[in-house]
Amino acid sequence: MINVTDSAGQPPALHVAGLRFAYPDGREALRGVDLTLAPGERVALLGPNGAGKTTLVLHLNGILHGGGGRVEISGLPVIPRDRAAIAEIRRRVGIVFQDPDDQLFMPTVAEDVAFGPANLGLRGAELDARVDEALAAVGMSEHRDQVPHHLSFGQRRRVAVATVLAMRPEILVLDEPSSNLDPASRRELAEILETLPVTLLMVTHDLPYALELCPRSVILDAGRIAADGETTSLLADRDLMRGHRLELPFGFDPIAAAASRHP
Ligand SMILES: Nc1ncnc2c1ncn2[C@@H]1O[C@H](COP(=O)(O)OP(=O)(O)OP(=O)(O)O)[C@@H](O)[C@H]1O
Repeated sequence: MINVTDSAGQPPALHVAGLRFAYPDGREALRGVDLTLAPGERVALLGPNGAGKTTLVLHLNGILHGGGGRVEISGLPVIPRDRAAIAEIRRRVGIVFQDPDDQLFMPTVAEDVAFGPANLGLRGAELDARVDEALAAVGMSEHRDQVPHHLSFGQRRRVAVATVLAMRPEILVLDEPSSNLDPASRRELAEILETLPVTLLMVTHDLPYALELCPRSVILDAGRIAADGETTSLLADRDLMRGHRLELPFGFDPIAAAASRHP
């Protein structure tokens, strides 16, 4: 046990220490990553293609492991050989993958959202309440009996978020949540994500979206944390951004955008 706590004695929502990982072909994807998230924080994980972002995310619930270092979720170590611990970790860490169709496979929206909690043993009214709560959180209650694949892409992404929320995770990890969304769907999803009572880690190449949602950002490059700080300051540092192949949209001014959001 690492025993990292805040002043109130509460463990961090996420604590990663010295995490290393190489794929079987020998490619080193993580070279000693340290990252701590406080409960309720919203943090963007930025970095160029191939930086190791997905590899890091796949360590948070034990899908990848074995390279060295430690991961703890609210003080509980992620130990892949301990099946009971991994079941609890997978309940605590909900990952929404980039393609919603990877997470939707049941005949109706409600059945997709019920799938996870039903696997936890929930039944009847308790299960229905979970489904209602998760669909309401993403504004999709009226679509509960629809076939997921008849929904728009933006609606399918929201249902994918609901399938994870139905597990009442402590940490919600989102891989490129704004990709392929039109401006209205993008804004609606941001409004939903902002109100969720979870710790949020968002992997994104959409820097304005990171600024909109996440007060803090972390830049991962070549398997190492290259910067960790206030999103506005990181995005405003042109040399830092250029040095890690991160590009703001033409004419986008992070300081002005942050000021207009929080005047
Ligand atoms: N299954 C795999 N086998 C071998 N190497 C891999 C595998 N998956 C990823 N890698 C390599 O590990 C490194 C990190 O990849 P990863 O997918 O974690 O990066 P990423 O930051 O998520 O990139 P992107 O922004 O493109 O999604 C890259 O060099 C990649 O080529």
